[in-house]
Amino acid sequence: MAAVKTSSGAEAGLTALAASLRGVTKAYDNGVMALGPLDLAVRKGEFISLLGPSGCGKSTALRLIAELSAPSSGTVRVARHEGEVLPGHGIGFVFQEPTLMPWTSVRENVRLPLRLAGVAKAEARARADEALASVGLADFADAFPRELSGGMKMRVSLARALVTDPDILLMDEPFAALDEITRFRLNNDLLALWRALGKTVIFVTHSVFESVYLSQRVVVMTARPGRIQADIRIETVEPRGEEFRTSAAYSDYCRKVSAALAPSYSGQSTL
Ligand SMILES: Nc1ncnc2c1ncn2[C@@H]1O[C@H](COP(=O)(O)OP(=O)(O)OP(=O)(O)O)[C@@H](O)[C@H]1O
Repeated sequence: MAAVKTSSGAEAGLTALAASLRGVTKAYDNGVMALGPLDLAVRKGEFISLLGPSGCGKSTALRLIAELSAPSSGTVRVARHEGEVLPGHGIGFVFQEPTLMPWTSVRENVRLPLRLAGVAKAEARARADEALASVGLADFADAFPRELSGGMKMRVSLARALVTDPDILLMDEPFAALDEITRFRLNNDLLALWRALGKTVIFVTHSVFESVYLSQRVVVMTARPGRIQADIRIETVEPRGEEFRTSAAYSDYCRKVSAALAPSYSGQSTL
């Protein structure tokens, strides 16, 4: 029987936790055992990456946290902020594809979650503009998606996720389709936003280098059904920048994370 339980942080004993998964498994209707058992606790304000081989259940884990899907067993708890009533309200989701509506402006794309939540038009417009400014697109509110580069479209997608002021930002390989220079730039901008806004970020990536650069913790998952292979804390001077990316400490962490990932691709394939 599926068991999704959500409650206020205090009630759930999650004062310092943004999300916790205990003994969580997920089997899909077609019999695929995608995940678990998985135990994961994410502290408020933390930036963690989930890293693992294709098909190990990373997106499934995000969908469970976002309550878009229910676990087959175990419990998923997400701390709620005061006054929050709707499931998923405190969560922003950024997907690999920006999935923007091509027929309307950037501002209208960002305003969409507020429209769906019934926020008055003038307030929604002001909040959409504020979110666009936070991702460096203040001058593009009236542009159409076709006028933007891939990196700019991803910024719009990020603004749309931030516009509801969520506590937790779930990011599913958001920069995977971008060229490396754009990706580095967005990495830096995302870190600056994370520092400024204090959100909890759970970031899915296939890139060892990206996970180490961005995260306070890299959670390496096994091949399907995904479990935790290693939970590696990245300790370095903050704020991070190019100095970290080119440092010996960065290389050491990348080596450590790669070593933890090795069993998932050196064994028999489960794809
Ligand atoms: N709706 C679904 N119905 C059936 N099987 C599914 C469904 N969604 C995912 N799966 C299967 O569950 C497993 C885990 O999928 P998931 O997308 O969570 O993995 P992932 O680690 O995010 O993969 P990738 O890194 O390739 O995006 C895969 O074998 C996938 O085929």
